[in-house]
Amino acid sequence: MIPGNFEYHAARGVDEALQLLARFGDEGKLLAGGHSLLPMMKLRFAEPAHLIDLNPIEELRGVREDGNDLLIGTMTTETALQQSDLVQRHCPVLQEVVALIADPQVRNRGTIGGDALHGDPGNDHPAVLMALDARFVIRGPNGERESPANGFYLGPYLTQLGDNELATAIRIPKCPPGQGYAYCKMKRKTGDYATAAACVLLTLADGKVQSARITLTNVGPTALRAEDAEELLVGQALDDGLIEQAAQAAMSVCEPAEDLRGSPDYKTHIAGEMTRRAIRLALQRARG
Ligand SMILES: Cc1cc2nc3c(=O)[nH]c(=O)nc-3n(C[C@H](O)[C@H](O)[C@H](O)COP(=O)(O)OP(=O)(O)OC[C@H]3O[C@@H](n4cnc5c(N)ncnc54)[C@H](O)[C@@H]3O)c2cc1C
Repeated sequence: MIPGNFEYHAARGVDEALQLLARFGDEGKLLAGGHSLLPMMKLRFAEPAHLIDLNPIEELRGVREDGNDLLIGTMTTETALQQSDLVQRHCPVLQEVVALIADPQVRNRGTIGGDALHGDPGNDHPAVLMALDARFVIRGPNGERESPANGFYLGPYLTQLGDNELATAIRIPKCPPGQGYAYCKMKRKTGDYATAAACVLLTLADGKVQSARITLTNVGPTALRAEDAEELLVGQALDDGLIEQAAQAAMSVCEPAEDLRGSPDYKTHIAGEMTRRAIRLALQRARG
């Protein structure tokens, strides 16, 4: 459980971090909170020769408003998100998910960027950012670009982020007033990753569902969006039968792998139950 040898580089700005990435190529790795990267290095699943620490770069931290969006620096810790009035006001589902991630020690160091960019299908932020229509603000040798969270995840630990790029911020449209939200997560114990989890966002008009988003954590090679389940709900007044149909549709997109958390059948079953619970809770909140 001891990592291989590496050289440590404290980046003083985004430009310097990009220069170091370009210089070290495959041998360089960005360091955020270290709570995913360092365990992988201890297990020798990752053996970077150079660690480029983003912690000194203050401009990568914090939450601010930018028109109709929240702009969250990638180095913002989970604890800072929990304590942010802006997040509470404009994106409460983010605080719901953060409270279910790991434990206070991990949340004090772990960052939203590290969690969302790692590409671990067990991490909780990707599904929520997909439901929120978030976009990653990415800097690289060719300047700045934005990449939507939907479509960003290609496979386990594989994303649309290029080797010489880093993400500076996450842009999240402010949630509309009255939007119902829920993140329901089943875990074996506090501090564990999800056996399965579901994020639901919905708005109502005249008692019927106007818009719906349903995404799932840890039941596939990436976070998953259950579009058929969403379509079933839109334009309808929700009842138990419809909620059951949506849960079944969400289960049909699951393709979990067997591991210590259970068999594929069990995890799929749990994803269905998390979807039912999240729809009911989001509906209750949307009704006010
Ligand atoms: C005991 C334990 C329990 C946990 N439980 C959960 C859980 O229930 N749910 C959950 O979601 N997570 C969980 N985690 C993971 C935790 O949330 C990590 O902190 C998180 O996955 C990574 O964030 P980090 O800031 O520590 O990133 P790091 O570990 O430093 O980096 C992770 C990866 O992201 C890359 N990266 C980081 N920042 C950038 C950037 N700005 N641009 C480009 N690439 C970047 C790094 O190069 C690295 O590849 C747990 C971790 C531990 C140790």
